[in-house]
Amino acid sequence: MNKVQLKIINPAIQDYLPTYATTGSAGLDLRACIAEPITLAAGETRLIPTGIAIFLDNPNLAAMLLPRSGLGHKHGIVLGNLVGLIDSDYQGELMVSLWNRSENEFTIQPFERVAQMVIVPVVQADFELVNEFVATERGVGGFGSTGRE
Ligand SMILES: O=c1ccn([C@H]2C[C@H](O)[C@@H](COP(=O)(O)OP(=O)(O)OP(=O)(O)O)O2)c(=O)[nH]1
Repeated sequence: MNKVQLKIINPAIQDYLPTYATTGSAGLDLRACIAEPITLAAGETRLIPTGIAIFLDNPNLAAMLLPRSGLGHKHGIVLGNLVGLIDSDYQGELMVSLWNRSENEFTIQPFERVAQMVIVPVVQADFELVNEFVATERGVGGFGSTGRE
């Protein structure tokens, strides 16, 4: 288990700190730390505070904010940035960009679970500038170049 520091930014979130729901959970649900319901009009995007901050403190880790399947599939509530990427040196409040891509308004209730966060390993590459790459079987072929089968 990796240790990750968690800080409460808004005391209102005290009783709703993120935890893994099951031993096999990949993500932790993040909740809207809001005092009043927020209604997202069709097509609207709003930045929603979570009331917490994390400090990964390790360049080989990052956190990704992803939509929750239920909200996305049933209600069209996904993320305005599609995926939120949290840097290992970021110490500010985790913010969720919520996008209502549906044609109906949707109301977010205080402390509703609005997104999930996955901690992922990261490799920081040491880029070496070259003129030519060593040849490979694929070469520059992409975007279906190997056929459908
Ligand atoms: O959904 C998100 C995405 C980002 N962040 C925070 C953590 C991240 O480390 C920081 C910067 O994010 P990013 O690098 O994606 O933003 P940027 O638009 O490139 O701005 P910056 O110049 O601050 O890097 O904002 C969030 O709280 N939620």
